Amino acid sequence: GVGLFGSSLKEPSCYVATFFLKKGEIPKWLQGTLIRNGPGMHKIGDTVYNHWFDGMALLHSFTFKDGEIFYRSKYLRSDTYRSNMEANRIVVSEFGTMAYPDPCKNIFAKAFSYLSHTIPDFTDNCLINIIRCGEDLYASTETNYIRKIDLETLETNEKVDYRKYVALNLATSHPHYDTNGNTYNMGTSIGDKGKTKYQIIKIPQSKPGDKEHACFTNCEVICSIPSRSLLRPSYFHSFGMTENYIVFIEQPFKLDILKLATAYFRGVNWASCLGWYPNDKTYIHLIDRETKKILSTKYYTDALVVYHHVNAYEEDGHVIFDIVAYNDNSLYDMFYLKILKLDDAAFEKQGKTFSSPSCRRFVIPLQHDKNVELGTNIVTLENTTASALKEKDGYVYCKPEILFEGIELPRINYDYNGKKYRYIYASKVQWRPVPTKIIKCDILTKTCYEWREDHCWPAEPVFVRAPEAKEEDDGVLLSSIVSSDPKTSSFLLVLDAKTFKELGRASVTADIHLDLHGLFIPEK
Ligand SMILES: CC1=C(/C=C/C(C)=C/C=C/C(C)=C/C=O)C(C)(C)CCC1
Ligand SMILES: [Fe+2]
Repeated sequence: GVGLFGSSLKEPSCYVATFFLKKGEIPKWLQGTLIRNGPGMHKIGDTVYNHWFDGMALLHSFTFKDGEIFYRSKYLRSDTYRSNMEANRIVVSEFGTMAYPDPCKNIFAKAFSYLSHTIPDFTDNCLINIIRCGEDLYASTETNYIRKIDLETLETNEKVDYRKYVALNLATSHPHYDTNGNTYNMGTSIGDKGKTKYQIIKIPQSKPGDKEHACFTNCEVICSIPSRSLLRPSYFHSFGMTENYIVFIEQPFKLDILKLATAYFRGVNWASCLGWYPNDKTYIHLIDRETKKILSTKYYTDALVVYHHVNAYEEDGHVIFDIVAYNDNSLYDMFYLKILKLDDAAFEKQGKTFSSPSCRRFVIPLQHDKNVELGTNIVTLENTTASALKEKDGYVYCKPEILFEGIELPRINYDYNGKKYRYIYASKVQWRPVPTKIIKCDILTKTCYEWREDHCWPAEPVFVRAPEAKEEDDGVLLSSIVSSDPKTSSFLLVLDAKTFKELGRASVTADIHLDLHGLFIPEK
């Protein structure tokens, strides 16, 4: 079975299947492919990864064609995957597992292999998401590597190293897209010319006839934000983008570069290089996309940890952004396999508490009267309890409005990205990392629709707009559902995004793994 921990097949084969059981009606207009990514193999030979984010990337796709659905899955043939398979054990370090090459024969070889790891070369096991650059698709993680993939066959193509084109050692798996086909991403450049900075890049859409990788050679840094600290840049997993601004949250969850450089010989994993500083502030940076400058007002909030931005937009002189945030950094600890494997009783007993996510709205006033008294709330928007208190020396203390509790893996109708919007689609989580429900949250009425079924673990729901959509929620929501009951098979669920009623489902004979993120690519 694949399920949560993945299979331990030595050389898994490409799995192609048509669905064997269809129920209900899958709309005829739904033509295209939902392609998703996530960790699918946590054991290689006799070696086992420690953390769920370490698993070998397993791509899978659901193709909708004239009422038929085809399923396909294939491990990403990364360099990491190939090396591991050849050695029949884990030989490349991942987020939560440090791997050591063959025991060194002599002291010189040992010193040499240690040195070569001083500046770590990270993994190309791109397990987090699928990103689109023009017509091309890439599997992505958070290192400097992405891997081009083939939408139809799920085959793995060339490896792209961001460092060849721009100064970036890490980059997010959650880029943004504009309506002209450009892709925007953000990453961290470590110690380049003695400075550590966050960089926002624009990857222009490749044009027909362009040379290979033209979009990367034409890639441009649109803004560079100096890190507050040379050796401790903040960690971040995504960012927000409105029509005129980029929203970047510099949180007190930081990557320690010295720890990173020495992790290998200290025998600790990359994850242990992330530090949480609960007494520090969280800085909110707004970058003007036109002038490429950071706004000079020092917006900040209390210490928090955010992975996923939901959406951001402008309204009446304010930037509004919604994020899924935590009160501490415990989330990544929750995904150690030894924690995931605990049953409910054991989980409760193990003593460690995990912070639960909440969807928080921040409202940032772009301008305010210089004469306003210190301590005044300068948010002038109605219908929000989010506030922004003016303080001395150009500081503004922002307090969020809690929109919804216990949601993660948020998605929206992406046509509304950067615009005023109303609906969030997400997974509902309750003190265990495995989601049990899909939820639609209405920001306007503060009400929610939920879908759940016994023994069902739903993946991140993906919204697909209907062809003649008039309203934001005119479309369907797709989610692959992993069954935790061995007697029933996994299936793809199609919900009407407006009513949250089930339109149809299609069971697959293959084991489906619980994944992370994906994209719907409409048929051309
Ligand atoms: C390998 C590696 C990293 C990998 C991070 C990963 C794989 C994060 C996954 C996060 C997910 C899946 C979050 C979901 O909300 C770091 C720490 C960036 C830097 C050091 C090398
Ligand atoms: Fe993510």
